[in-house]
Amino acid sequence: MNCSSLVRDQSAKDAVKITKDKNGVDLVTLQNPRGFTAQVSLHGGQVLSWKNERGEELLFRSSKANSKPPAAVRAGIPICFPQFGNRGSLEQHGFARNRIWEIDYNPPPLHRNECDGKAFIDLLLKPSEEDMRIWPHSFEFRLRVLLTCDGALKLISRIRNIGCKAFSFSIAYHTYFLVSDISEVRVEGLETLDYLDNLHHKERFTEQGDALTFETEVDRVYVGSPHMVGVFDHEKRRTFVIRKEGLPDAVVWNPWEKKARTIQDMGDEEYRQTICVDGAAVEKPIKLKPGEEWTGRLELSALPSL
Ligand SMILES: O=P(O)(O)OC[C@H]1O[C@@H](O)[C@H](O)[C@@H](O)[C@@H]1O
Repeated sequence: MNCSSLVRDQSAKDAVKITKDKNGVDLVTLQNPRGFTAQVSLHGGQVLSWKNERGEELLFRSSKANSKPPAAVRAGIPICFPQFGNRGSLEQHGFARNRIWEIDYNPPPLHRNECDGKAFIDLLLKPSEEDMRIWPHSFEFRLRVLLTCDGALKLISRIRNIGCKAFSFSIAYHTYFLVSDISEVRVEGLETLDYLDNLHHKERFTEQGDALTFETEVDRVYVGSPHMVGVFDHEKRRTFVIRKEGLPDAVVWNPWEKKARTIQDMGDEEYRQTICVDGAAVEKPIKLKPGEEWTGRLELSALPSL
């Protein structure tokens, strides 16, 4: 199969279906031969859903999520780009999650064979004139979303500087995992690392002790984190494995009770059902000279745990 384009044979049509959501925005449904599915909206280039072969949802969606553009949807995997949080002059988490992306029917080939079946879609974001006024940099952001044969969800981002001056950006895959109850969750792989605490003026601390567990609001950027991080959900007996490349940091966020009440598009108790663990590049923004391209990969698997 030719990886560089969306092949329109019958099996590819079964693996990739494009419909419209209630706001008239294209919604892409991917399905692998084992029955795993993923839904990707062109609004934000955002993965909204990822289900296993039993049809169980693996990503959180707020019951109050507002899917009307341009608001970002509180669900799945919004992409924070070119800014993370309020670390810059742009709107919170940058504009990419608020824009309508397009389907890229003829992307340049990826260096590695990154098809692994036919359940994938290539999206593209280019800055509008309005974007250029607030962030004057010419770029192409290509995103491949792929469901592997064994049901892992891969997001491969390629960001190219097509302008004539260098620019820097931050990026985070703001992944809302669906969990049984936050008090049952443990995150492993970040022990002993330094983190920047957004709740303490981004001050630097060092993680002590064992795996992370949760009993209050957490909003941290773990710097220089390993390629693999695990999110263990004891009650569901499920482990999410996050593998990342080109994304040195890991953001961990849960608003907890008090903050959740101030978030309009989140139910008061819904903080219990989610934990955000993002593969990210935040502490040291990525610099691209004219003509340069950056690639970042995130792979999520959901495994049964003992
Ligand atoms: O409500 P938003 O804009 O989607 O952001 C949610 C949270 O995203 C996290 O990644 C940030 O660290 C938090 O500070 C922020 O509150």
